[in-house]
Amino acid sequence: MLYVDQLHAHYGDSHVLRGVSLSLPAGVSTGLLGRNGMGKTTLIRTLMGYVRATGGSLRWGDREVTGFAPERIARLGVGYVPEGRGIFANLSVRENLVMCARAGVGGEQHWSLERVLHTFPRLAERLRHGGQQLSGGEQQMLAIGRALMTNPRLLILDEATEGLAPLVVAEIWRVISEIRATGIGTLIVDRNYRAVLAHTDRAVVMEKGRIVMEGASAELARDHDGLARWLGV
Ligand SMILES: Nc1ncnc2c1ncn2[C@@H]1O[C@H](COP(=O)(O)OP(=O)(O)OP(=O)(O)O)[C@@H](O)[C@H]1O
Repeated sequence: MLYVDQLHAHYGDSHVLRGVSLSLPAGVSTGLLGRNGMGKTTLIRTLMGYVRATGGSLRWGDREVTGFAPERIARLGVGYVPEGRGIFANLSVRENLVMCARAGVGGEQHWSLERVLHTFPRLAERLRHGGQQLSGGEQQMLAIGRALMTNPRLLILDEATEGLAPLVVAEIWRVISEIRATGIGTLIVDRNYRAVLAHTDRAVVMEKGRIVMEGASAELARDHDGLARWLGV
């Protein structure tokens, strides 16, 4: 589905992505691990078109999509839940969900408002609440629900559990499992590497803008030396 070949990105003189190659095939769940500041969010923002690639290419199926603006990337069928959530605080839960609704690229309408509310019962209870009245966990659920309303083929989650209470974190992982089971491909960044490896098919580890480890998540979970070396765990 989305193929990244030798991607480079800079912030001014700072060379942050240094030749990242990554395949995100349809229906596959991929974990993206790495210590703070290694370039995970920058990789995601470059895939989404928010950061300009200074080298390398992006391909969606057979189509070259390097340099596409975020709106065009989203319309290919990529849902993005950014770090910090980014919901509309002045709109109600319902409005946040409905304003993003659209059929998938192939006309799929799997994720209706009803289905999203079924997946997130807490949102169903707070449909008329404003975004600013929600707890952190509810805001995160709303951000994920909103991305699902676009019927994506690939869903990118950046630090979806950050700062949330353990019960809410468990709820978010439950939903991630449910999304995975529907066959949507995912790219997941989370500080809890164990949870990432338990909820993904494959994973990659970034170090200073490069991928230094990759493989089946179950195998990476057993590679204690590699994890100690690259994640410091
Ligand atoms: N807007 C920016 N301008 C300049 N430098 C930036 C910017 N955003 C990130 N950086 C730098 O780029 C590098 C990679 O940051 P990035 O946020 O991609 O890492 P990360 O792996 O996602 O880390 P974290 O888990 O802390 O978010 C870091 O050195 C960071 O300081």
